Amino acid sequence: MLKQIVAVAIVDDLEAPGKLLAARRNRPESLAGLWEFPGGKVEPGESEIDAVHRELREELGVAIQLGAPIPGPHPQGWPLNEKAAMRMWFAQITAGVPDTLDGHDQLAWLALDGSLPKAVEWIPADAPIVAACLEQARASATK
Ligand SMILES: Nc1nc2c([nH]c(=O)n2[C@H]2C[C@H](O)[C@@H](COP(=O)(O)OP(=O)(O)OP(=O)(O)O)O2)c(=O)[nH]1
Repeated sequence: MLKQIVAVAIVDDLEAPGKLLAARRNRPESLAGLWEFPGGKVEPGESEIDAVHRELREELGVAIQLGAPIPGPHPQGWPLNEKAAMRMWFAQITAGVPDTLDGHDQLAWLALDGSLPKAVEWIPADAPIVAACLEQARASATK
């Protein structure tokens, strides 16, 4: 069992995604300055869905609505390292204005287009997830 992380690709509009909210980590030293999808660890006894809502409330001060999952290649989602895997969903903010309350020092709305992979310095493990977000957003736009 890998440690379960949950996170979201927050878009401006689940029906017509044009922008994605990325967050720059402020810790630990090894990851500080790199950009990621906001989220965090599932606590013992907590459901993944409860955890993702809690993390977004704690980290950015927002309430979210979850959209489609972004399935990864592993039963637990996207492998991050030898110890952890991350489950991902698209999401949209339903209340609050995102702020760097805990864990981040900068937020950015990035264009959800071919520029996304290089728009910021993503955590290296996130590269395939960034690509999947783009692909899934494009596919939903053509439906
Ligand atoms: N949230 C998030 N974590 C990621 C991403 N990519 C990636 O490798 N990780 C790693 C970094 C961390 O080792 C782990 C997530 O842990 P975390 O530190 O965000 O979790 P947390 O908020 O519960 O932790 P804490 O600092 O409050 O103890 O997953 C990503 O895109 N988003």
